[in-house]
Amino acid sequence: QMTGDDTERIAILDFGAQYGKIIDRRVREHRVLSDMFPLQTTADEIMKKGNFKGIIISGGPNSVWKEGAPSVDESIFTCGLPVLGICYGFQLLNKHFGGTVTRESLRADGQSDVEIDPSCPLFDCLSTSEKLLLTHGDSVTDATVAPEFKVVARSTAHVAGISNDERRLYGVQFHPEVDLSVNGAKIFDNFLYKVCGCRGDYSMESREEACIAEIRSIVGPDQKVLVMVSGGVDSTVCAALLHRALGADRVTAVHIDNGFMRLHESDAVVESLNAINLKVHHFKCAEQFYKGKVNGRKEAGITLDQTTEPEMKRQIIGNTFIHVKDDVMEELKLNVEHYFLAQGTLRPDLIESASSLASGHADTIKTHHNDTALVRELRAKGRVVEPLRDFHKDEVRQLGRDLGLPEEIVERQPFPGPGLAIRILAAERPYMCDDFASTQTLLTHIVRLNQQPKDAEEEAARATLLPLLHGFDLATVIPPECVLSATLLPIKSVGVQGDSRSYSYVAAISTDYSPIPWKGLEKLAGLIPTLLHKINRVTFVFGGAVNSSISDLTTTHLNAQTVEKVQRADKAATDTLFRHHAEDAPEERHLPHVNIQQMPVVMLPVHFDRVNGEISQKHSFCLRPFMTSDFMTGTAALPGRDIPEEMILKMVDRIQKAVPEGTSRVLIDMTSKPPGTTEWE
Ligand SMILES: Nc1ncnc2c1ncn2[C@@H]1O[C@H](COP(=O)(O)OP(=O)(O)OP(=O)(O)O)[C@@H](O)[C@H]1O
Ligand SMILES: O=c1[nH]c(=O)c2[nH+]cn([C@@H]3O[C@H](COP(=O)(O)O)[C@@H](O)[C@H]3O)c2[nH]1
Ligand SMILES: NC(=O)CC[C@H](N)C(=O)O
Ligand SMILES: [Mg+2]
Repeated sequence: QMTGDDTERIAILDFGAQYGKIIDRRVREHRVLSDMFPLQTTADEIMKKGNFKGIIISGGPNSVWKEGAPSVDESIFTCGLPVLGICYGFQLLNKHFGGTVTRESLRADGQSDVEIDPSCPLFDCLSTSEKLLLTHGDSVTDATVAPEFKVVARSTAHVAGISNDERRLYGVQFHPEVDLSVNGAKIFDNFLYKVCGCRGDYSMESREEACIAEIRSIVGPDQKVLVMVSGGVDSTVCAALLHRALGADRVTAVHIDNGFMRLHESDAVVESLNAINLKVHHFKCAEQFYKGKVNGRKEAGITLDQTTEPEMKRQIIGNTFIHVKDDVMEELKLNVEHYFLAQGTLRPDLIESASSLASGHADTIKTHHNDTALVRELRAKGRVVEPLRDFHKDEVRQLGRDLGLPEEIVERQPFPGPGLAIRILAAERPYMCDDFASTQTLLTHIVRLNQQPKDAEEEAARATLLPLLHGFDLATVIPPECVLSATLLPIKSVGVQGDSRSYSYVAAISTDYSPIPWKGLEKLAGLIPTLLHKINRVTFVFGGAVNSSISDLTTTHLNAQTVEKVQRADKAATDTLFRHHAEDAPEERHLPHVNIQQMPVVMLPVHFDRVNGEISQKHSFCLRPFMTSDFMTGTAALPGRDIPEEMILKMVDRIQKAVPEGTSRVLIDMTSKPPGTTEWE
């Protein structure tokens, strides 16, 4: 990478952001080369390595006000190069120049309207209000901006941008690098060309050629690869690249049915890959996965079908993949010495798993099955080939098209390696901390803000909440006739907030009112996690108001019975999305596809509407129609706007029919990423 030539470059100081590698991608897309450096690198060290024109400081999971929080070397701010601090980087800049950063009662996670000052060179050609992504719990306010800095952007409650034009120092609280920041690319363009004075002399080499060259350089002429294929885009593109680089004779492809695939999925996958001349060996290993264990932890004796903890599930599944791979090699009589393991690992997999390949300081959001301890061991031995590890999903699809793969494979929706295992929330006991009751009470007050207060308690709650809403009136989006109920569910789901993992309560809103006020619910889904920091996901429950609270759960484990149940629900909903459902009329099948990038169907151990004393036995299912381009950020698809409401209602009905014996209610997830993630675990 470091060539010492005079190609202009941007240095990125990596503080462990989820989006650090997206910053690097955006800079390259603007024809400027970028290099990532560890956070404490000095200006001298950077400048010795090439013709650097500017420095970008990334976000990160830490808080600058905490003792021992990571910081930059002072020289970064005094060396004369322009600096753009993003999120944590902005907070560092503000603190360094004498401002302060504090934890405020309002956090922000999601796309927001940010008021900006277009006279700032960073914001040239933008409007005075832009939709940008915020995700932070620590904030700067007017009173805490560093002297000598001007406020150039504001979100509802906080300062969102500061500048010192003379020193060419800029800080933004939002993330211009992600898709949910609508004109974010323009901000990079301004920083690179208007602030740093770049010329744009870098051009992206053909990524296909680079991948092929890399594969050939790792896999010597007398060596071969075993490639793991799931039927998804990434592994199919990976296998196609390997064929091109090494020839079919040196590539053995294996598909593993881990017991958590969709209904009949594995057979369909193998058939479709054989149809494009990718010969695949098919292994059925469900039992081995159900009984898999995690190595080297205190819970070492616990099998997958006994665990309820998402990270444990992920570790066990990932490690079992590697054990199964060893068995497969024995069975196929492949000599381990001559074989490399190839996987379709992408950037987000490594970022979310906090792999050192992606960043040195990121928080583990979720360990992807292809980046567990055993995989890391193999990588350290140099035995793994992952040509797509610097790609995002949209880039893989493009490469797949360049390689001539059929559109139905290139456009296939992703399905996670651990599959339905992370869509069944296993449970033994309800999750109810000391804050459960108070969170439930506040939640109810929030969803009732469109009503007149009924008593002194509601009056008092309103008085505390209203100032935090900065003039927003819920009654403008939810009519006062519509009375909402809100139930705090005693379960946890994984989220990503301020670059950290969260694992918190889920809120469930319901009503007897019709029509369902979707836009208002979307607003509430954005609002609730900013006020109630222990809630990272907001859902709506179909079927009328939920009137009693949920204090116990349906005991649930990963096994053939639960998998079979979620398979039926998943098929009912997915077939409806793709208009393949047996009940769909022929004319409906020709309607255009709905633009949804993924729709997990999640099984919850929650049984609503029980009569007194009845034991909890049923499950509920949550639809998660999701819109994104690179899966690092995204939004929930809103019925009536992004997906036809009647299609969703059909899914609800069909799930109830597909699992008649065990469905309590069907829900829809209204949470964006952040604060939620696409999958629940
Ligand atoms: N059932 C499986 N059998 C064999 N390999 C698998 C299986 N599931 C996942 N893998 C391996 O793990 C990698 C990562 O999985 P991931 O789901 O991210 O990618 P994918 O399945 O290829 O594409 P997509 O994201 O579109 O589903 C795959 O590329 C593949 O190498
Ligand atoms: O191969 C995978 N192995 C995994 O362990 C895994 N976990 C999540 N995903 C998929 O990654 C994308 C982003 O997911 P999240 O928003 O839930 O983090 C979504 O497309 C998820 O389905 C996985 N894929
Ligand atoms: N994304 C970030 O950089 C977040 C910074 C800090 N952890 C916060 O929550 O404010
Ligand atoms: Mg997959």
